[in-house]
Amino acid sequence: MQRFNFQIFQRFWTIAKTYWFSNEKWKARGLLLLIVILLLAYTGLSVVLNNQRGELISALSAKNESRFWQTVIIFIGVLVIYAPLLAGYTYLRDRLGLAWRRWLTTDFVQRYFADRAFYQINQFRTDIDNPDQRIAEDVKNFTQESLTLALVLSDSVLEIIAFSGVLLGISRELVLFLLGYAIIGTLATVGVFGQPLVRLNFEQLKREANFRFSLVRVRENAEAIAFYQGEAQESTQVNNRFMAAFDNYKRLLGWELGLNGLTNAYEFIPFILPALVVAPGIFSGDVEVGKVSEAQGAFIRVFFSLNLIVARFQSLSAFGAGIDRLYDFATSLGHVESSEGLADDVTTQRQEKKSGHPVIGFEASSKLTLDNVTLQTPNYQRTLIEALSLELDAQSSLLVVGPSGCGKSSLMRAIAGLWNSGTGTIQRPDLEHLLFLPQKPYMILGSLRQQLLYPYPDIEINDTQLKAALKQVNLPDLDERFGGFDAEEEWSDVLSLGEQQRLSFARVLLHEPTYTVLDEATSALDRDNEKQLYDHLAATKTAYLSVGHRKSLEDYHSSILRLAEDHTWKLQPLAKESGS
Ligand SMILES: Nc1ncnc2c1ncn2[C@@H]1O[C@H](COP(=O)(O)OP(=O)(O)OP(=O)(O)O)[C@@H](O)[C@H]1O
Repeated sequence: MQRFNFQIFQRFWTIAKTYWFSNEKWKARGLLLLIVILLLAYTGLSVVLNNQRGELISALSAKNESRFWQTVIIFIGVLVIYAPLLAGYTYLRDRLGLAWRRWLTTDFVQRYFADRAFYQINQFRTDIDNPDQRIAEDVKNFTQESLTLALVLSDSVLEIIAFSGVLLGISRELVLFLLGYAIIGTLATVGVFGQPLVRLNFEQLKREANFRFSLVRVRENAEAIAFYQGEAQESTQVNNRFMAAFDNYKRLLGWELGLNGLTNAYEFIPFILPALVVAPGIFSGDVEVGKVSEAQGAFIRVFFSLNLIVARFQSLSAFGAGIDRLYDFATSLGHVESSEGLADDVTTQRQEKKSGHPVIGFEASSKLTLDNVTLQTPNYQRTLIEALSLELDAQSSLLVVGPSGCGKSSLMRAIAGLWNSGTGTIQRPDLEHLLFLPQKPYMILGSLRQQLLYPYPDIEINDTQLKAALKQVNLPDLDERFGGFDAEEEWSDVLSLGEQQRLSFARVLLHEPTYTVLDEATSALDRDNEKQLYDHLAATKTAYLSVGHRKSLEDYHSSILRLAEDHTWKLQPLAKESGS
């Protein structure tokens, strides 16, 4: 990580080629070709402009009026084409950058949500910090900077070719001197500043993202923090994270100061050298005065083109750091094959093949069955449940109880396929036939209708059915309270925890999945509400499995699984009272 060497080009290309060889490749390449043509025209015109500038001065010093006006007319003519050409070039470059960003962002988002990679990364991959920033910021910088740099580089090569010709016509020594000077300058800059600047820029991106994230956390947990009066601690946290970014930036500025000192001294030379070389010719009357201006113009162009790496070193090193972040992220998502032979992919299916640890097997079946399942924590450090076997028939119900921390929620995670450390086999229908209500109710951003239909927004359910479901969960006028099913609110803020649990419950009643898994899904409700919900649930076709501590829950289930701290378990039938 954080190197500035050949590897960075390899990493750059690994990410870049996904777009340039994608289904959009012809559009992208066509646009690039157009941009390069504009660039060629622009460079050609620059040569003419530079030449005419010299002509103008020579005409003036020779007091040749007709030559002067002729030059002015050519000058204006060239400018008329030059200005829109340059604007068009910038516009197309940015459009291409935007198209590339759209493609790459869509691709990253799709992979982030495929195979539940977002869960794996956020839970288990501490080295991939702030994936949100990588998708939002790093992709943007990558696409914009790649194009800008590639075109600046092409522009430089063209300018070197075009203006070296001009310069060679004036003085060969100037060209040779320039070449040597630029090579030494570039090597010195990369050698001294490369490593530290990439490292500091990498660190800066991470610290800025950490700082922003600490503020987002406050926004999301505003009420809890306000109740705890945790302002002092929170503001210290936020400040600390800001100071971490600040300190790093200060170090970065220190290195930049050194870099700028070097480049400024280094870039001073083109302003004086051409005059020194051309002056004897002017004194002897062999060369016109305008040649000094022309030589200087050409010299500066060639010099800054050769000097590209030195002059843009700060942005290049920031770009290099961004490439590293994106590359690590892309390999962890299986977006690109790691060119360094690292087995990095987070998705479970691919993980199994790589790690030597045993994993719980999954088989498709119409019935939920656990066969000899031993469940461990993801890092295999602790065994939670040992050799569990059970079957849950259609329309039956199971309550899972046990002391806090014994692994009840983890068992649900295993059924969902989120955790797979352990042995044994789980047979179950496809995940679309199971609905999980997690311990913390989850409210999506959007309308009340979207809230109720989550996570299958496309199913055919009319407002009357929605209304009926609200009634069943004892929220009969929720839609009226907020102005209909299309009202959008910050639902997790405006609804009480119990209301959120009831709303989540309505999802089950609307979707009627084959199996429902409820993890303390009614913990915030009073007994009457709880009974009402379970009665409605029992009346549906769905088989359900609940986790909960309350004794009253036993009334609504046909069997009970008791988990114990010593990893043992006991399965017993219950005399179900309600809903039957
Ligand atoms: N990502 C993780 N890595 C390692 N251990 C974990 C992880 N998440 C949870 N655990 C541990 O696994 C154990 C079981 O957790 P689980 O959430 O299943 O408990 P639970 O029985 O549902 O408890 P509660 O009744 O308090 O909700 C706990 O000791 C917990 O600390």
